[in-house]
This record gives sequence, C-alpha cells and structure tokens, in this order.
Amino acid sequence: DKQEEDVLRELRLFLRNVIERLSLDRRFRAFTKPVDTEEVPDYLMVIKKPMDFSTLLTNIDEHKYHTVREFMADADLIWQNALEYNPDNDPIDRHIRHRACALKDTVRAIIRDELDGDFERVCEEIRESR
Ligand SMILES: COC(=O)[C@H](Cc1ccco1)c1ccncc1
Repeated sequence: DKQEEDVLRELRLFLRNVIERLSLDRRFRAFTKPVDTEEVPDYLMVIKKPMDFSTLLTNIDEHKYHTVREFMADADLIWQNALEYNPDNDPIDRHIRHRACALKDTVRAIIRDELDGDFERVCEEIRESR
C-alpha cells in the first residue's frame, strides 16, 4: 500500500546514500566495480558470489532489498570475498585485506549510527506480511 511503498522508498534512498559515501572513499576503490575476470581468470573458481558497490546499486534499483539485513548480507560479501581471495602473506594481499576490514567496520558504524531500529523493524514487518 502507499505507506509501505513510502517506507521501501526511504530504505532505497538510505542504502543508495550509504553506497555513495563508501564509493567516495579512495580506500575502497577496488570494491567499486566487479573484479575483472579477464584480468583474474581464476576469480570465479574461488569466489562463488562476487559483489561490489555497482552491483549493490543495481540491486537497490531493482527493488531487491526489502530490509537493511538483506542489503547487509550482500554488502558483507564484498569484504568477505576480498579476505578469501587475497589470503597471502605478501604486501598486496595484506593491503586489500586491511581495506576489506576497514570496509566491514565502516559499514557497521554507519548502520549503528544512522539506522533507526524502529525503521528496520517496520521493513521486516512489511517483508513478513508479503
Ligand atoms: C576486490 O578486489 C580484489 O579482490 C582484486 C583481486 C585481484 C588480484 C589480482 C587482480 O585483482 C584485488 C584488487 C586490488 N588489489 C588486490 C586485489
């Protein structure tokens, strides 16, 4: 109904704003677009569910996320995949892992500071009602 559509629209606006801010952070440049599987031919053998900021945005626009929890499940894939694919004890791998950990902490801090628990509960109620 109209009020429920207003809630889901506000959720999409909030999620787009979070991704916009993450995309401006130069530490997270490697997370903005899908890993290039021509440059990295074994990537899809290791990583079963690739994810990146541009794909999150497309998912939002396709109304894929009805709650912040659903969004977080995909957003977490970005840093989880980076830790999994780049495990080695060399400077390049350690660098992308530091950035992956910074991404994990940054997303959680934004959600903790800016998401109203009552708003997320309304989103979950709408999802359960459908
Ligand atoms: C999320 O990005 C990645 O996992 C790629 C993997 C990758 C390996 C070789 C080329 O790309 C990455 C990019 C930049 N610096 C480290 C690793």
